Amino acid sequence: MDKETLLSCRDVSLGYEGHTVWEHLTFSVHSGEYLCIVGENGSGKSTLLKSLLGLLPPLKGVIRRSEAAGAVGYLPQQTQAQRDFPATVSEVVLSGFLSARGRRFFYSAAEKSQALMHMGKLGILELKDRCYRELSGGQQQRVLLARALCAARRLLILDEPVTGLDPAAAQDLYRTLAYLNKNEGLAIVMVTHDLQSALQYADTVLYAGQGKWFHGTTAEYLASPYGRRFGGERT
Ligand SMILES: Nc1ncnc2c1ncn2[C@@H]1O[C@H](COP(=O)(O)OP(=O)(O)OP(=O)(O)O)[C@@H](O)[C@H]1O
Repeated sequence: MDKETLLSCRDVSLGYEGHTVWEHLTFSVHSGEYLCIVGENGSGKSTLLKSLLGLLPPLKGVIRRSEAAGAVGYLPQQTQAQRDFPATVSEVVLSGFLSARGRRFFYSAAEKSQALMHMGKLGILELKDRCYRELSGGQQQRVLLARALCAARRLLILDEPVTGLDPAAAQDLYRTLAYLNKNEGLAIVMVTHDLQSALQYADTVLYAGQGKWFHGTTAEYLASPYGRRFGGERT
């Protein structure tokens, strides 16, 4: 498999005015990679995602997204207001093309057919005319994933995608992500508190501690002091 670098951080410091959260952070995400970002509450995972998405400039260093990466698909944590969004499933999924649509008034036929294809792939085609806010949490996450797929070329970024889902729905979502990663070659960067599943599916782990971090393969993480402590409940 082609292992192009899609995203890289080189000696990056991240944080807010007067408050550095990450220091000397260096890691890359390659095509087809599945990276999980794990760590305690307040350790900086969301800060990192904001910076990877270009919403928060680094305090120091450079974050590069390669041209090959193209547009990123993003599945954010949902707020209550977003759960109540009064739109149909099709409208929510198609909104993944908003930035590609630019000033065009309508979505193209190709965009509409791609949206249908993504809904089919995620098993939500029969929900396409339903109101988004009337769906279950698991169905809503699939809709948001289909929306992210409309935007994504080669990279999906997900912020705690299984929060609020029951164990069966969470496992379904993980299997779908694994399918997209292995069969469609999408690189995945996922923040999660669900360490068991992260370790089951991830190729690489980025651990955020208070002022410390570790990046390596899943096996390297498990053998590290961070992995032995943080993943202790598995053994
Ligand atoms: N907008 C902000 N301005 C200043 N400090 C912030 C801001 N957002 C977060 N922080 C601080 O940055 C640190 C990291 O927060 P962040 O939300 O990135 O952690 P997290 O690992 O995502 O936490 P959680 O697991 O609870 O979601 C915390 O000390 C937090 O208080």
